[in-house]
Amino acid sequence: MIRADRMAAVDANAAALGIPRKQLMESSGNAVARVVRTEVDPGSRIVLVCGRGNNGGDAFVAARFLGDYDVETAILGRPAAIGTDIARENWDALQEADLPTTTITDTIHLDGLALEDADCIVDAMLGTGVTGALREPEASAARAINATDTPVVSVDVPSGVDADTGDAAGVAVDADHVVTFHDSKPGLESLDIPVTVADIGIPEAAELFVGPGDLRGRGRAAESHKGDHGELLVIGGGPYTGAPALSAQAALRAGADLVHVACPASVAAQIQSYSENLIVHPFEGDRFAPRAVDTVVDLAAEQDVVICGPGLGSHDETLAAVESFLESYSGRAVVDADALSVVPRVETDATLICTPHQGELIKMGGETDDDWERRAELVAEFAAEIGQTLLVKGAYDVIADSDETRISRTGNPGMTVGGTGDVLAGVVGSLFTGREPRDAAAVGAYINGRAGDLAFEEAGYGLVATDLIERLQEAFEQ
Ligand SMILES: NC(=O)C1=CN([C@@H]2O[C@H](COP(=O)(O)OP(=O)(O)OC[C@H]3O[C@@H](n4cnc5c(N)ncnc54)[C@H](O)[C@@H]3O)[C@@H](O)[C@H]2O)[C@H](O)CC1
Ligand SMILES: [K+]
Repeated sequence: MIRADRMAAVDANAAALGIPRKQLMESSGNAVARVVRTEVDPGSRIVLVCGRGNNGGDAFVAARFLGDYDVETAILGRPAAIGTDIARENWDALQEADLPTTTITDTIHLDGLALEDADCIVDAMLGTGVTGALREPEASAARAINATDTPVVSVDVPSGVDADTGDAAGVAVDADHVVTFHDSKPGLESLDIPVTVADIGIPEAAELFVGPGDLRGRGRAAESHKGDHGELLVIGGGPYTGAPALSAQAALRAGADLVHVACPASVAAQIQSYSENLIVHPFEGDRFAPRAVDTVVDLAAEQDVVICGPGLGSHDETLAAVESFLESYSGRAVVDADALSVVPRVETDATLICTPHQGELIKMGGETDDDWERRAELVAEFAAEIGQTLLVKGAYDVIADSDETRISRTGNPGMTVGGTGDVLAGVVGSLFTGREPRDAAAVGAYINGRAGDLAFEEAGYGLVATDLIERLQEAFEQ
């Protein structure tokens, strides 16, 4: 089962793996033709009613695989309005091949298709690209199709139906059979008609490995204003001061609008000295301790996401403070470094992303393995056990929650230098302000690794954590 936005991401990941969309369309069209063959015999009259997007494109391909049928390919609207290059190329191929096509620019031309005399209709007007109720001429075409008792094969989803919900905002095609691609769609389950799920050659890697498709949805809304792209609080510092500053600066570079740092008064000036962009909130003492928890809980309540851990150290009273904080906090938090050991034993309503390296995973009570596939299984089991999202750093980063697992393959051995984990926590925290936990962790791992790869290109094994921060924006652009 796959939702439309995830399908689009997988589609883009497949392209990045070297399987271009046009190849996927060829496989989709072939699958449509195969289903038509199960419905009607060669020589039968098939009318393909096509839209101007890739759903129509699938049918332009199918027409080439039905040469032994009497096929008519009808496009609704002007071919010049075809919206994608791969659909247009397949339309053009039909013209070059002198295969019969018709252009329907007005609903009165629909009668000319004699749909009631066809032996099979292929509904390729709209698939996952539908927005709202069908407009003209698709609405009239849907009614004309429904008015016949000709068998209808719908491409990907009956036109007018929302692939995720199965609902239709307006008129929708009554399909007798749906051919959908790669995986079933949630909205198809509720329709009581046969659904063929066609494999179109998208490898599992396009879903398992984080890729460019996973970066979608990061666009900034034009009317956004300060604070729309996330406010975060880093709870860190004490024995160490670099770590919280790295996490905070990374969060800013990854797109957060405002980043606060709650830290012991003893290191506040030092942390502020790293960047004037950090809003530092000192609490008394030289380490995070239970007496500072109430102040920090109040600060955290005003933020979208908390990053708890960088540089806190592992003193007993600090871990007690972390435990007490998590017991009182019910928002979103990234937990990193020494604070991680608290997570398996704390009762919390917070939604956590834990970012251990493999040693910290063991300290948390988890298990690891050098073989990444075995490690992925172990991490998924532990994530389900603790009921939180895990991002376990390694040559292959493993991201898992109780539902799904992702692997990020970016990054390089130069990144074992100190501080890259703090940068990762900041990147994940920034993404967590606008994404679900697994997605924030997967994209964060991917981007951090890409920044590390860009840094490695220039500095080799001499790369340092701040090199990653400087390359985060470029890493998003890749
Ligand atoms: N994702 C994959 O792996 C593959 C998907 N394939 C096929 O591609 C379509 C999705 O194509 P897309 O171009 O994104 O959108 P559509 O063709 O579904 O529709 C866009 C088209 O429709 C117009 N439109 C939108 N809403 C309405 C409306 N309410 N009324 C009228 N017209 C509307 C819009 O203007 C565009 O022109 C997917 O379903 C698959 O069939 C690939 O071919 C194979 C791999
Ligand atoms: K369709």
